[in-house]
Amino acid sequence: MKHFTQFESKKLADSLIEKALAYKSHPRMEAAKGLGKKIGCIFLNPSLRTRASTQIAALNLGMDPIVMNMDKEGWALEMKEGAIMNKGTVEHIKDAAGVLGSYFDILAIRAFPSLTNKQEDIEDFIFNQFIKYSGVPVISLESAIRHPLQSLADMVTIHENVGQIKKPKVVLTWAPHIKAIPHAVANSFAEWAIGCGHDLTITHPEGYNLDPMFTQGAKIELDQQKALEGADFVYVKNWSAYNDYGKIVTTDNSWMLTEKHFKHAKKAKVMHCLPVRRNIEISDEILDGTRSLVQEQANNRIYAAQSVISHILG
Ligand SMILES: NCCC[C@H](NC(=O)CCC(=O)O)C(=O)O
Ligand SMILES: NC(=O)OP(=O)(O)O
Repeated sequence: MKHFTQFESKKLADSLIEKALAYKSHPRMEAAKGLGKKIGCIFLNPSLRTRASTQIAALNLGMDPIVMNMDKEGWALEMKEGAIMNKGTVEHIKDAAGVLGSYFDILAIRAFPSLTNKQEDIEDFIFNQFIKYSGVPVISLESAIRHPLQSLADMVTIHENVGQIKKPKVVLTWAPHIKAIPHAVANSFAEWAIGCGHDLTITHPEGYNLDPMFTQGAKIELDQQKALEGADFVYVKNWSAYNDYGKIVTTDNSWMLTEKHFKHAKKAKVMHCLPVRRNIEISDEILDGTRSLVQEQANNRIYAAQSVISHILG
């Protein structure tokens, strides 16, 4: 693994999960591994968890993290090859990424989708420009189509909570939202849950199917109540339409997860990557109750990132 951008294999996922759990028990057990090395965390979009947990992970390994909020503090980047730069953009991605590559041993990038240019988003164009021009290992901090550090933390969280269940029933359910939201978290969760061998059901209202590239191997059930029957883990997430790209095609508030939804899944645990819109996506009673794993997931982000950085350090 040179870059960390997506699920690669069950073998690699298992070893990353195992290492994450080891770091969780002993966060400073390899406190000198990254001494003298620098990781640049480049944000083109807001973040709380990814921003903090990735820095803590690097510090636990002795690395120096430097965070740049390029969307707010950097020069406006030009992405188009051959552009005549006589408008708002100041610096070409190939110049900026080349410089960053010369400053850092590892780059970590957050670049959300436009949700308007489908082709560019599904090619993960901006994220891949950093890979192309920086020349150093790149870690995804959430790209247009994937959020692998989140998914790794989610797999760690399932591993810790699965108990004796051999093949847990995992349900990824769409939830309402007030605005158009990316597909990255849902795509990645599906990719990792299937890759790790879980029994995945995806449920969403008509019109919200995800890119089939990520859902092959999952059951698709448009009746949310049926999908939730017998669930061990319920992962809640909003996403905008993929076919009618980036649009909100319906807002059915009955999809908000409440205690009523668990009649036939009494023991199910609830997951969400955060930030969550309370009482829009999930009710307070669920988030503040014993089903919720959201704080554990967020905590595991540190050790997922530490495991990945450590793997790239070699
Ligand atoms: N990194 C975790 C999720 C980031 C993003 N959420 C958001 O944009 C929420 C925005 C809001 O609630 O206004 C998403 O779902 O992909
Ligand atoms: N879950 C997650 O990635 O959170 P942030 O967007 O706050 O980093």
